[in-house]
Amino acid sequence: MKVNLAVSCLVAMLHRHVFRRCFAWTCASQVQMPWQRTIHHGQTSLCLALKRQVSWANQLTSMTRKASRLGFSSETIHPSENESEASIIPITVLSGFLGSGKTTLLQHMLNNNEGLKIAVIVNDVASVNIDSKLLRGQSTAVYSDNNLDLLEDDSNDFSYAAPAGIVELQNGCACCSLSGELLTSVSELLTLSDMRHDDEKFDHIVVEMSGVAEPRSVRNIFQEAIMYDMPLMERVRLDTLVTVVDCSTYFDYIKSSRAANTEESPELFYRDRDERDQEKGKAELAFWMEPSLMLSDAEGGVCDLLVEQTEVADVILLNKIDLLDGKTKEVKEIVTALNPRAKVLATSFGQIDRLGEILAFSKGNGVAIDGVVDDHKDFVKAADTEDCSDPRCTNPLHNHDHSSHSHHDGHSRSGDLSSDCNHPTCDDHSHSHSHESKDTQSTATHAGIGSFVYRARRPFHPARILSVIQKLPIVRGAPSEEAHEIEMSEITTNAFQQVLRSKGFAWTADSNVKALYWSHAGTSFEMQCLGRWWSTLPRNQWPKEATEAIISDFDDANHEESSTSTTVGDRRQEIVFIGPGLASQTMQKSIKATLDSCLLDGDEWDLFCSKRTDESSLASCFENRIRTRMLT
Ligand SMILES: Nc1nc2c(ncn2[C@@H]2O[C@H](COP(=O)(O)OP(=O)(O)OP(=O)(O)O)[C@@H](O)[C@H]2O)c(=O)[nH]1
Repeated sequence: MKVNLAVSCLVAMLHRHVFRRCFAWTCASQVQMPWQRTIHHGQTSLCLALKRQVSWANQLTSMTRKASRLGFSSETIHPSENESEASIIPITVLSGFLGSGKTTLLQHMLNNNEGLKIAVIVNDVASVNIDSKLLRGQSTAVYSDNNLDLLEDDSNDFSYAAPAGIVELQNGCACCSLSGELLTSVSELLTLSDMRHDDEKFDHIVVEMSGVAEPRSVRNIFQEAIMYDMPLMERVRLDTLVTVVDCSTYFDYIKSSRAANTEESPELFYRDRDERDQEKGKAELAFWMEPSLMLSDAEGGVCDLLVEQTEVADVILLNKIDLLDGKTKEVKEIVTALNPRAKVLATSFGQIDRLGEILAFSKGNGVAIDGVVDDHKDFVKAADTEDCSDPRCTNPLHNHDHSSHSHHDGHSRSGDLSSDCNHPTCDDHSHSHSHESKDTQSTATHAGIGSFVYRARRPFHPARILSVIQKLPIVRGAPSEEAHEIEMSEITTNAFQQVLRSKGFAWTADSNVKALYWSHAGTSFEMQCLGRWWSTLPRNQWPKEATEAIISDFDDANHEESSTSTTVGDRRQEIVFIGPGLASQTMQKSIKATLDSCLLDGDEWDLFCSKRTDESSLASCFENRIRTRMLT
């Protein structure tokens, strides 16, 4: 077996450099692919996202569930090909902030491999890949350029199980500077697997990302590989995204205002002072240390990264529970509010019960095939189905089962505040029912994390909405100069300060065309431009398969873009707010009322309508100082 492996490795090594060159060339030649030109020419990236969905739908049989949600007809999906499906190697990506316990989890998985052949790719942003060394130290079956000597080394007394194969990606982040290398590494492992006997082939590939990696970018890498018909993607599938959370620091980091860079937070990047001093001298590190390369924008913070890692995951491991004094439920509450789709497991030292809780968990139906629009739709759906305590509410989407006493106003999901009930019809005498005072008291008394969706079909006045954005607990991303002040009560100001995460579609009056995406996480705010509203494009330019999904966002399915139209199509405010106490109707109402006051009033709307076909007029009438970034 060892001889086999050695031969495999040698051949794979020969392929390695050739393949890398070919792949680099392929990537370079794709820089000007038509879809990218489309974006440059003002088309919509939302359109791109949905085009991708169509492309994926035709290539991935497992997309049926998501595809139907997006309006794809079943005819557009090829029937499942079981034989080829069986030979596809599922990939699990482990993300999680620096030091959260990814390597520890991986070690646990290798030690308890249940007979599965697990190959691993380990990414470390530092020039020395410590994690791979840790894993490599357990293995005689190591594949690496400079460690072939280990292959025949019988003298190692290893107390751990070995990864079936290992490739290291170091000195950069696999989601950005080493993105090309990631697929190359997968391909190398595949070559290695192909050269093995049937019973030695890899069953799974696990990628341990660096602590500063953004899972959304990793997902994009694989989705683009599918879009470009890379043959590799017929053999592997990005299946499950796992995020490891360090429970003991999560609260502090998510509320922290610090940036994720080596200057402001050196302790996040270096294990000790020596390492920091050593790395500092190396010129090449300046490349990955650039915050703009590590995060999607130069203004990114630790909280953005943590929120993204939490949101884009099928499984979230609440690790290091041994360091918490029974506060696991609070962390779970916040994590569940940020990602209602994920399965949440509590672990200590990454000790999961079964590998099936992580490996191939999503069976091709997880967040790996989603895009930013799907992410948003899932959140809106989750917020819409929140348990509702309003006795007059007739929204059929809401859960009105008071008997569960789970999430409704005044009840903490953690159960810590189970005696504080402000449900007006509750007759449980064990509950405190000082309803009036509860909502008007400090919001800090509401430990429960709540979420709700703000919706409107009129544009925001840019100056007024800026003054509201400035009330969020943010320190970066919005202009700090004084905006038009709007009146706000103390309760409302407090309510905005409680918002931990807000995101969704936004429409500002400086444009009748631009579809904006509002994204606030912890202390950072960003407004991104998704592209055009679908309404602005003739229907024959819409992807046919996505028509139903697009129309579902219209205020009127028969909307026309005429100057006399009273409907607005898919232009809308659809923003999800998440934060402690936001299950409270009072909190929600005060936020809603304030946002309503930022919408154009009657006269402003008339002015907007008179100029709506002239973008430059709108931009000068309704000056917008909120910087927007093109979402690519
Ligand atoms: N107390 C405690 N310590 C843990 C737990 N899991 C991991 N650790 C420790 O936390 C430290 C970091 O763990 P790693 O597994 O290296 O974390 P990582 O996410 O791979 O770190 P990076 O590669 O730097 O991002 C190590 O000292 C682990 O022993 C846990 O559940 N409880």
